[in-house]
Amino acid sequence: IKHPLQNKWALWFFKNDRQKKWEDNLRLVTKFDTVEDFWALYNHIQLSSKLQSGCDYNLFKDGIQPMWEDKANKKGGKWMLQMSKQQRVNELDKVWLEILLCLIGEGFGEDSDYVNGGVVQVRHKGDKVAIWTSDYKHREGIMNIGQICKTRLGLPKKAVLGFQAHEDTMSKSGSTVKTLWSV
Ligand SMILES: CN(C)c1nc(=O)c2c([nH]1)N([C@@H]1O[C@H](COP(=O)(O)OP(=O)(O)O)[C@@H](O)[C@H]1O)CN2C
Repeated sequence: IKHPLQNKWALWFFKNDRQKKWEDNLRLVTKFDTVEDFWALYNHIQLSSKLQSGCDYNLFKDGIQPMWEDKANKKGGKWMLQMSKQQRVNELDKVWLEILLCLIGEGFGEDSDYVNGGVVQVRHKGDKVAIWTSDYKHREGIMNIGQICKTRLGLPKKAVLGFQAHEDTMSKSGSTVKTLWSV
Protein backbone atom coordinates (compact mmCIF):
# COMPACT_ATOMS: atom_id res chain seq x y z
CA ILE A 1 0.00 0.00 0.00
CA LYS A 2 1.01 3.61 -0.42
CA HIS A 3 2.20 5.66 2.56
CA PRO A 4 -0.52 8.18 3.52
CA LEU A 5 0.36 11.80 4.30
CA GLN A 6 -1.22 13.59 7.27
CA ASN A 7 -2.91 16.07 4.91
CA LYS A 8 -4.15 16.07 1.31
CA TRP A 9 -2.24 18.64 -0.80
CA ALA A 10 -3.08 20.52 -3.99
CA LEU A 11 -0.44 21.69 -6.47
CA TRP A 12 -1.31 24.89 -8.36
CA PHE A 13 0.53 26.53 -11.27
CA PHE A 14 0.46 30.26 -12.07
CA LYS A 15 1.49 31.46 -15.54
CA ASN A 16 1.57 35.19 -16.05
CA ASP A 17 -0.72 36.07 -19.00
CA ARG A 18 -1.18 39.85 -18.92
CA GLN A 19 -4.29 39.52 -21.11
CA LYS A 20 -6.12 37.69 -18.32
CA LYS A 21 -7.26 38.46 -14.78
CA TRP A 22 -4.81 37.34 -12.10
CA GLU A 23 -7.06 34.59 -10.76
CA ASP A 24 -7.64 33.22 -14.27
CA ASN A 25 -3.90 32.56 -14.55
CA LEU A 26 -3.99 30.27 -11.50
CA ARG A 27 -4.60 26.61 -12.37
CA LEU A 28 -5.05 23.55 -10.14
CA VAL A 29 -2.65 20.85 -11.43
CA THR A 30 -3.55 17.91 -9.19
CA LYS A 31 -4.05 16.71 -5.61
CA PHE A 32 -2.26 13.93 -3.71
CA ASP A 33 -2.22 12.43 -0.22
CA THR A 34 0.50 9.75 -0.32
CA VAL A 35 4.29 9.90 -0.39
CA GLU A 36 4.43 7.86 -3.59
CA ASP A 37 1.99 10.16 -5.40
CA PHE A 38 4.00 13.19 -4.28
CA TRP A 39 7.20 11.80 -5.86
CA ALA A 40 5.39 10.71 -9.02
CA LEU A 41 4.11 14.30 -9.41
CA TYR A 42 7.43 15.93 -8.46
CA ASN A 43 9.36 13.77 -10.96
CA HIS A 44 6.80 14.52 -13.67
CA ILE A 45 6.72 18.35 -13.59
CA GLN A 46 9.27 21.02 -14.60
CA LEU A 47 11.84 22.15 -12.05
CA SER A 48 11.17 25.70 -10.80
CA SER A 49 14.52 26.84 -12.25
CA LYS A 50 13.28 25.81 -15.70
CA LEU A 51 10.04 27.85 -15.57
CA GLN A 52 9.58 31.12 -17.45
CA SER A 53 9.81 34.27 -15.36
CA GLY A 54 6.40 35.22 -14.04
CA CYS A 55 5.45 31.63 -13.17
CA ASP A 56 4.69 30.24 -9.71
CA TYR A 57 4.11 26.86 -8.12
CA ASN A 58 1.83 26.75 -5.07
CA LEU A 59 1.42 23.72 -2.81
CA PHE A 60 -1.54 24.25 -0.44
CA LYS A 61 -3.58 22.08 1.90
CA ASP A 62 -6.68 20.76 0.14
CA GLY A 63 -9.50 23.24 0.63
CA ILE A 64 -7.30 26.37 0.83
CA GLN A 65 -6.92 28.42 -2.34
CA PRO A 66 -3.45 29.98 -2.83
CA MET A 67 -4.78 33.52 -2.66
CA TRP A 68 -5.02 36.23 -0.01
CA GLU A 69 -8.82 36.18 -0.16
CA ASP A 70 -9.22 32.60 1.05
CA LYS A 71 -10.62 32.66 4.59
CA ALA A 72 -7.63 30.61 5.82
CA ASN A 73 -5.20 33.21 4.41
CA LYS A 74 -7.11 36.45 5.13
CA LYS A 75 -5.56 37.23 8.50
CA GLY A 76 -2.34 35.38 7.72
CA GLY A 77 0.94 36.11 6.08
CA LYS A 78 4.07 34.56 4.71
CA TRP A 79 7.63 33.83 5.70
CA MET A 80 9.49 34.83 2.57
CA LEU A 81 13.03 34.19 1.33
CA GLN A 82 14.14 36.61 -1.38
CA MET A 83 16.78 34.92 -3.53
CA SER A 84 19.39 36.63 -5.68
CA LYS A 85 19.48 36.09 -9.45
CA GLN A 86 22.63 34.01 -9.02
CA GLN A 87 20.88 31.59 -6.66
CA ARG A 88 18.48 30.26 -9.31
CA VAL A 89 21.06 27.93 -10.84
CA ASN A 90 22.32 26.16 -7.73
CA GLU A 91 19.85 26.82 -4.92
CA LEU A 92 16.28 27.48 -6.08
CA ASP A 93 15.32 23.86 -6.80
CA LYS A 94 16.93 22.55 -3.60
CA VAL A 95 15.23 25.21 -1.46
CA TRP A 96 11.82 24.58 -3.03
CA LEU A 97 12.12 20.78 -2.64
CA GLU A 98 13.05 21.23 1.04
CA ILE A 99 9.97 23.45 1.52
CA LEU A 100 7.79 20.81 -0.18
CA LEU A 101 9.17 18.08 2.12
CA CYS A 102 8.63 20.29 5.19
CA LEU A 103 5.02 20.84 4.13
CA ILE A 104 3.97 17.28 3.30
CA GLY A 105 6.05 15.88 6.17
CA GLU A 106 4.42 18.23 8.73
CA GLY A 107 7.94 19.41 9.55
CA PHE A 108 6.70 22.24 11.76
CA GLY A 109 5.55 19.96 14.56
CA GLU A 110 2.46 21.09 16.44
CA ASP A 111 2.63 24.44 14.60
CA SER A 112 1.94 22.68 11.29
CA ASP A 113 -1.72 23.54 11.92
CA TYR A 114 -0.86 27.20 11.21
CA VAL A 115 0.76 26.32 7.87
CA ASN A 116 -1.48 26.76 4.81
CA GLY A 117 1.02 26.13 2.02
CA GLY A 118 4.13 27.17 0.15
CA VAL A 119 4.88 29.27 -2.94
CA VAL A 120 7.86 29.51 -5.29
CA GLN A 121 7.89 32.51 -7.63
CA VAL A 122 10.27 32.68 -10.62
CA ARG A 123 11.10 36.33 -11.34
CA HIS A 124 13.73 38.21 -13.37
CA LYS A 125 14.35 40.48 -10.38
CA GLY A 126 15.13 37.48 -8.16
CA ASP A 127 13.15 34.37 -7.27
CA LYS A 128 11.10 34.12 -4.07
CA VAL A 129 10.10 31.17 -1.88
CA ALA A 130 7.49 31.49 0.87
CA ILE A 131 5.54 29.56 3.49
CA TRP A 132 2.00 30.95 3.91
CA THR A 133 0.54 30.78 7.41
CA SER A 134 -2.91 31.34 8.88
CA ASP A 135 -3.72 34.05 11.42
CA TYR A 136 -0.49 35.72 12.46
CA LYS A 137 -2.00 36.65 15.82
CA HIS A 138 -0.58 33.23 16.86
CA ARG A 139 2.78 34.97 17.16
CA GLU A 140 4.53 32.17 19.05
CA GLY A 141 3.61 29.47 16.56
CA ILE A 142 4.29 31.67 13.53
CA MET A 143 7.76 32.59 14.85
CA ASN A 144 8.46 28.90 15.42
CA ILE A 145 7.54 28.12 11.80
CA GLY A 146 10.01 30.75 10.57
CA GLN A 147 12.79 29.45 12.77
CA ILE A 148 12.25 25.82 11.74
CA CYS A 149 12.09 26.89 8.09
CA LYS A 150 15.43 28.70 8.37
CA THR A 151 17.01 25.69 10.10
CA ARG A 152 15.63 23.13 7.66
CA LEU A 153 16.83 25.22 4.71
CA GLY A 154 20.27 25.32 6.29
CA LEU A 155 20.39 29.06 5.69
CA PRO A 156 23.49 30.88 6.92
CA LYS A 157 22.98 33.15 9.97
CA LYS A 158 23.18 36.23 7.72
CA ALA A 159 20.32 35.07 5.50
CA VAL A 160 17.06 36.66 6.63
CA LEU A 161 13.52 35.34 6.38
CA GLY A 162 10.97 38.14 6.74
CA PHE A 163 7.33 37.73 7.73
CA GLN A 164 4.79 39.89 5.89
CA ALA A 165 1.08 39.99 6.70
CA HIS A 166 -1.04 39.61 3.55
CA GLU A 167 -3.05 42.68 4.58
CA ASP A 168 0.20 44.69 4.33
CA THR A 169 1.21 43.09 1.02
CA MET A 170 -2.25 43.84 -0.42
CA SER A 171 -2.15 47.47 0.62
CA LYS A 172 1.54 48.05 -0.15
CA SER A 173 2.39 51.40 -1.67
CA GLY A 174 5.43 51.09 -3.91
CA SER A 175 7.71 48.08 -3.80
CA THR A 176 8.44 47.88 -0.07
CA VAL A 177 6.15 45.87 2.18
CA LYS A 178 6.22 46.14 5.98
CA THR A 179 8.11 43.21 7.52
CA LEU A 180 6.53 42.31 10.88
CA TRP A 181 9.21 39.85 12.02
CA SER A 182 12.52 38.45 10.82
CA VAL A 183 14.46 35.30 11.64
C1 LIG B 1 -7.74 38.06 -6.13
N1 LIG B 1 -6.57 38.78 -6.58
C2 LIG B 1 -6.72 39.80 -7.60
C3 LIG B 1 -5.30 38.43 -6.12
N2 LIG B 1 -5.19 37.54 -5.10
C4 LIG B 1 -3.97 37.14 -4.66
O1 LIG B 1 -3.85 36.33 -3.73
C5 LIG B 1 -2.82 37.69 -5.31
C6 LIG B 1 -2.99 38.61 -6.33
N3 LIG B 1 -4.23 39.01 -6.76
N4 LIG B 1 -1.76 38.97 -6.79
C7 LIG B 1 -1.53 39.95 -7.86
O2 LIG B 1 -0.30 39.68 -8.50
C8 LIG B 1 0.55 40.83 -8.39
C9 LIG B 1 2.00 40.36 -8.31
O3 LIG B 1 2.17 39.68 -7.11
P1 LIG B 1 3.25 38.51 -6.97
O4 LIG B 1 3.07 37.90 -5.60
O5 LIG B 1 3.15 37.59 -8.14
O6 LIG B 1 4.67 39.24 -6.95
P2 LIG B 1 5.51 39.90 -8.11
O7 LIG B 1 5.22 41.38 -8.02
O8 LIG B 1 5.06 39.29 -9.43
O9 LIG B 1 6.94 39.56 -7.78
C10 LIG B 1 0.04 41.53 -7.15
O10 LIG B 1 0.39 42.89 -7.14
C11 LIG B 1 -1.45 41.34 -7.29
O11 LIG B 1 -1.98 42.25 -8.22
C12 LIG B 1 -0.72 38.28 -6.05
N5 LIG B 1 -1.46 37.48 -5.12
C13 LIG B 1 -0.83 36.56 -4.18
